Amino acid sequence: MELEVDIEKRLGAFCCAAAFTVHSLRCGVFGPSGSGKSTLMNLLAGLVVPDRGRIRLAGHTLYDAEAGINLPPEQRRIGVVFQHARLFPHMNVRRNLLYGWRRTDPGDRRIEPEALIKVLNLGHLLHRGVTRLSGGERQRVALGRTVLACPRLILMDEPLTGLDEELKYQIIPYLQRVLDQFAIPLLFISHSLREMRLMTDEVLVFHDGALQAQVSTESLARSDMATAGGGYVNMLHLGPPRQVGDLWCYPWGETELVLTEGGGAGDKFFELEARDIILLKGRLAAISARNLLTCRVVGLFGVNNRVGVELDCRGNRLVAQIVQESVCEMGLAAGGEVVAAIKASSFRRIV
Ligand SMILES: Nc1ncnc2c1ncn2[C@@H]1O[C@H](COP(=O)(O)OP(=O)(O)OP(=O)(O)O)[C@@H](O)[C@H]1O
Repeated sequence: MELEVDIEKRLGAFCCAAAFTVHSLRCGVFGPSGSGKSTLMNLLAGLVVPDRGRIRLAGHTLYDAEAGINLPPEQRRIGVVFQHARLFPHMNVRRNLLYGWRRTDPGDRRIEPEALIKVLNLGHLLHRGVTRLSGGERQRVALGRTVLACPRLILMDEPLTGLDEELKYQIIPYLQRVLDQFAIPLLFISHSLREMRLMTDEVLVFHDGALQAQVSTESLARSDMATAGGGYVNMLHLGPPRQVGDLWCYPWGETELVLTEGGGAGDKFFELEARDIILLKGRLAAISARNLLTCRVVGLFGVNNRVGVELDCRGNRLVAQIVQESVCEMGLAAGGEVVAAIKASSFRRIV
């Protein structure tokens, strides 16, 4: 996306001021409650008028105080997905989905309804009334309706908050597939670091109405985990596994990971705590850990009084967390080679 923002808005005692440019396709807006995330979204969507500044999206000026430009929400081509799916109750799934598409200029219709319906797995529900859908199905319809209006940008304001944990992580793969397949830029608001890591590459960090930092999601995760008690957590996106006895082998770049958890169709997301990775130099005669990965040390960084060791495992990244004493004893430094030993049971499935 190409989103250029330089705006200011005062709401009572609160002032939201932000100047930034976003190039990445998936950007997050992160910050504590009351930091101005929703205000920013309302300003971008045209629901609240800034006091000054300008907003440009994909080369189009949406707002420019000096030039007297202020496009109304319906002309901004920004789709908004809210926390609760706001569907038209008197229309069935198909009519809800096609609502925005029918109102979109035929020249701007980049997405075929049939392709999207397939990605969202809604084909069997098209004729059903939306009052007879589950929470997850309603969210998929709401997402589909927004996408079919072919927006230049989708804003999601805490779209997963309020869903139970299981439902939340069922929806994430659909969101990712839709955004990837149709290359739609996303601005994703959340105060969950885990959701940020699943959904974004870059993050705008807000505090007290002001933009505090614009950083990669990975560096946000590292700085957050450096101060939190638990330490660094690796997040792995793994493809369909094959079963070998009681264990499951997942392709992982040029190699495989062996896990105790498996089954079911589709891709899965797992968390692996960095402190559960043991680093070795040289081979042992035997070890119970099922994963022995030869890695190159990319770098070292501080995590909560421990050392994060960033590893390159044949093109895949992992972070192990060890104590400083081990770093010295093993002579760990960037460029060195180590073996990472991981138990098959150390991976925790989240999606
Ligand atoms: N119309 C308004 N008039 C006065 N103050 C407002 C108005 N709208 C929002 N605020 C204040 O602006 C601040 C930012 O609110 P906003 O909803 O943008 O925060 P947020 O980061 O989205 O919070 P949350 O994570 O809780 O949704 C809050 O202190 C809020 O009370």
